[in-house]
Amino acid sequence: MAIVNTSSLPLYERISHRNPLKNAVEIIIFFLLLSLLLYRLLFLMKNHDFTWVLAFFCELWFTFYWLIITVTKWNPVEFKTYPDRLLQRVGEREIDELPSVDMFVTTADPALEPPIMTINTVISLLAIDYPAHKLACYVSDDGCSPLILYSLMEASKFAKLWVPFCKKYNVQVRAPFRYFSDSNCNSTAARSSDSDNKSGEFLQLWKAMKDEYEQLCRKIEDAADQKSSPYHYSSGDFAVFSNIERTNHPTIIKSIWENKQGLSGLLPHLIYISREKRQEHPHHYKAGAMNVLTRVSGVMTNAPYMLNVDCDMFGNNPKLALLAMCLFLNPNSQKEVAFVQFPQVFYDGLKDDPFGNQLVVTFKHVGRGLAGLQGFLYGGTGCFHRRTVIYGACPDDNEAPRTICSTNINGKLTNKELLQTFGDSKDFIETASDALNGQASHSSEKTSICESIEAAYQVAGCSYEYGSRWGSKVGWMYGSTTEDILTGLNIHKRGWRSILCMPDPPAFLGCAPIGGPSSLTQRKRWATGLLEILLSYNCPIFHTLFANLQFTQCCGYISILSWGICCIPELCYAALSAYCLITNSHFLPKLEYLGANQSIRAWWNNQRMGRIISSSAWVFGVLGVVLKLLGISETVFEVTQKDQSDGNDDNGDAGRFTFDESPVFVPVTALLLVQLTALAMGLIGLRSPRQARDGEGSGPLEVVCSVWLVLSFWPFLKGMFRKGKYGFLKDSNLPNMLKIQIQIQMISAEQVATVYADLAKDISVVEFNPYGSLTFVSHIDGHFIWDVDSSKCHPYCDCDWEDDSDDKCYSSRRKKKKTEKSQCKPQISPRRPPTNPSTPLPIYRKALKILEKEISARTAQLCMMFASDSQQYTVQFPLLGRQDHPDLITSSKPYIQQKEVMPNGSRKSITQEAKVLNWHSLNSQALN
Ligand SMILES: O=c1ccn([C@@H]2O[C@H](COP(=O)(O)OP(=O)(O)O[C@H]3O[C@H](CO)[C@@H](O)[C@H](O)[C@H]3O)[C@@H](O)[C@H]2O)c(=O)[nH]1
Ligand SMILES: [Mn+2]
Repeated sequence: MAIVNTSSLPLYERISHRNPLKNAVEIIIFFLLLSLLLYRLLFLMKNHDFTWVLAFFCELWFTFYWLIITVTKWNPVEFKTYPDRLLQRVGEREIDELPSVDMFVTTADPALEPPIMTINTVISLLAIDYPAHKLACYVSDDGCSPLILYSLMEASKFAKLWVPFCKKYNVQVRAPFRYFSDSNCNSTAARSSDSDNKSGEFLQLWKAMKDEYEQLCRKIEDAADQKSSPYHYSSGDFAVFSNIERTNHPTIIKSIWENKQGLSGLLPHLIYISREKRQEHPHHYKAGAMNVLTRVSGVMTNAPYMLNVDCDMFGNNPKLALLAMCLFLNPNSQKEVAFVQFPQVFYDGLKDDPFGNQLVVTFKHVGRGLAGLQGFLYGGTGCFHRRTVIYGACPDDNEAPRTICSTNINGKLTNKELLQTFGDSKDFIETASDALNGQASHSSEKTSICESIEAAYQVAGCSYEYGSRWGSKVGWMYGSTTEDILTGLNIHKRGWRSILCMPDPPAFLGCAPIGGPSSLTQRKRWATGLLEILLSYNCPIFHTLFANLQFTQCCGYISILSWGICCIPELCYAALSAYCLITNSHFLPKLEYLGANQSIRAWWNNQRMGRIISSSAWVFGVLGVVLKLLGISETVFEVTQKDQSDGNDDNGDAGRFTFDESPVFVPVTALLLVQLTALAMGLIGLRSPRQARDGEGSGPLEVVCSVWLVLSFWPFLKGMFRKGKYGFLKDSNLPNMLKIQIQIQMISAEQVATVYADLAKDISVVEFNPYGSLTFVSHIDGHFIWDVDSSKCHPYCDCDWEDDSDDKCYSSRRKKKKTEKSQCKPQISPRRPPTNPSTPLPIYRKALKILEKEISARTAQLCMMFASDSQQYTVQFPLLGRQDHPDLITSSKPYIQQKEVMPNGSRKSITQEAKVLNWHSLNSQALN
């Protein structure tokens, strides 16, 4: 084509998004997957466990599937187009050089596909930025609905106003329903009124257009209501619709508008087609409709390019045809590019894609990956095809005819061959061989639509395809409910390439099914259609072996064609975990820690220490060696301090992290502060502008890493608020943290007190001690200890439990009981001393029941907290005495007793008052 050579600038650029780092990671993942499979095999050699065999086959499939997708995505590519360069080349005078395009819209059911949607699609196509006399729009109506015809007739009247309006004001969204929808009108109005002098006139016209469109909608709504039908079957255009059934009717073709003068400023041709349908003839759904459209357009306008759009996708970017032409009209593309596919993008998509049908990521990653191979798959809508390719031509027909194509379809076919291939229409064969010879018409002036109507009726008949190669070698392929993939595969197998064009704004916008059922129905149809292809002689593997489908492209096809098959391994794998849980078996390897009879907590502690050690001790280790190598200092053997444990060190102190002034703690603390700062900055949005070279900011995974580190460094974080050896703060009275905790505990102690208020008659003293027991006194029965761990009650004894653990005290007390009775006597002699400590006295049984329920958890918490501190704190609660025993009331306020071990081994006791909310009122309540 002349225009191609006039300028040196390319019309499009192929941008590779290949990322070697990502590829390297994928290779690693591949080896990990292989090692998992190997692990299974090795296990299976020893043990022929059924679950493991099943798991092996499922994982084999997952690995295979992962592999073919990874191969497909290996080298992503994007195509950037320059429509302005194309327009520059074409220039005003040479505008006739642009090839003509036949646009097809399919609709099948006026109830499921509202006519207003179809006409919006049609109107948006009629209004694209392309010379109108190079366009023709064919609408196929498989529903054979007079309503669609009527709507189209009305739409064409509206379009005569709308198209000039759009072109004059360079409206961006040319589907009127979208343009006038609330979300759009303001912005478009504002954008178009940039030219101030025009704004008044624009607004006036805008209002007029809106009125017109609303009228159009109303007319169609009224027409849909059959009682007030505006068309009469008895006469005129609609007479043919009288007494017809949807599945049994002759062909109906109406030329709604013909651009007779062939002027670039008028509307493109608009033709309505409802192909013949008879019950005994298969109509092949959309593929059948597309083939009729191909033939009818062949005899009428025979444009070298064909655009096909579903009725639910409107043209959203007025430059869409120019974009496609950029890709077709490059010198290389002439030989290679069979079709240009625009991605399916959906308008008003629900937030966060609840039905997973917006396919954004699929198009971005798998789409670009395929684009780097033979090209993206044909998606059935939003696609420009070369007519010759649809007619079965091969990419190198011009140079070496009859080499690859099994069909051998090119301009050199004999008349007989043409008849056998394309069917029995002289007119069509003529136009087809014109097209194959590269003489497809460049404008519509040659033939008039009306003159070719008779031929059109012939090729739209339902028996026309018998004895021809429509659906098997030429046109849209039959035999799958996903005719688009099958047709595209048939094109790729001949060695053609295709291009995925992803402009901004998107070329087409469609509506995705909303709701579960329609979404799943669509997926079911796709899975069926794709599997039909995979399991037929059209399987891409054969095309790679015996035709020109590239191996990597074949992987891409298989990954999509086997969507349905994935259900088998997925269902099996989904059943495995449940099966194993129920039968108490396993199909996954035991985690190392659990395998070694260690707890999950042990795993966490070890991983946490791993992080801490590597950012503290190892840093200094490396530093020491570096200093030694540099000859600055010598390494020293630091003797590990032996922390003496008395064997029953059960008070929780053992697990606590202790600190000192050593610099070894500095790096972790610094790292922790940095992480905290980063997280805080992320939280309050104080981050710097995007840094990475690919222009992407930080994501949730970075946050996860930071949080993970903060959790690992948790002891340090706690240490920052603690005093003494458990923290970085200077030791003083009570640590703040502890104060807070005590207050919290006190509040729960109020509840204890409430319980006691009920029991006040019998029990007077409650005392928590740091070894996990609760002491209380009854003036009836004496002084008893309730042991939280064993939930048992036993008499309180005199022995010094502060020096020893409770258990030890208890056992030693029992021992002592036999030997030195005087060492272990109840503080207050009980009236009924329990003979067997495990059978509590009735009153304590009652108290215990309530206590266990009410406070066991809290008591445990309290004791744990205290026991985990080297210093001992004892919280004393005031005695809740009765009026008849006033001597038992020793204090009205709770206090904390802090016992500290002095360097010389002696103990110092500090007593502090504890603040308690409402303690007094509670106390007095209890007393009353
Ligand atoms: O007998 C039929 C059936 C359907 N159609 C048309 O085919 C198009 C697609 O049908 P739709 O129900 O919208 O299917 P989707 O699942 O949304 O379509 C996707 O998947 C199909 C293949 O399964 C492709 O053909 C479509 O282009 C692609 O958008 C619509 O315009 C229909 O009017 C017909 O013309 N005749
Ligand atoms: Mn659809």
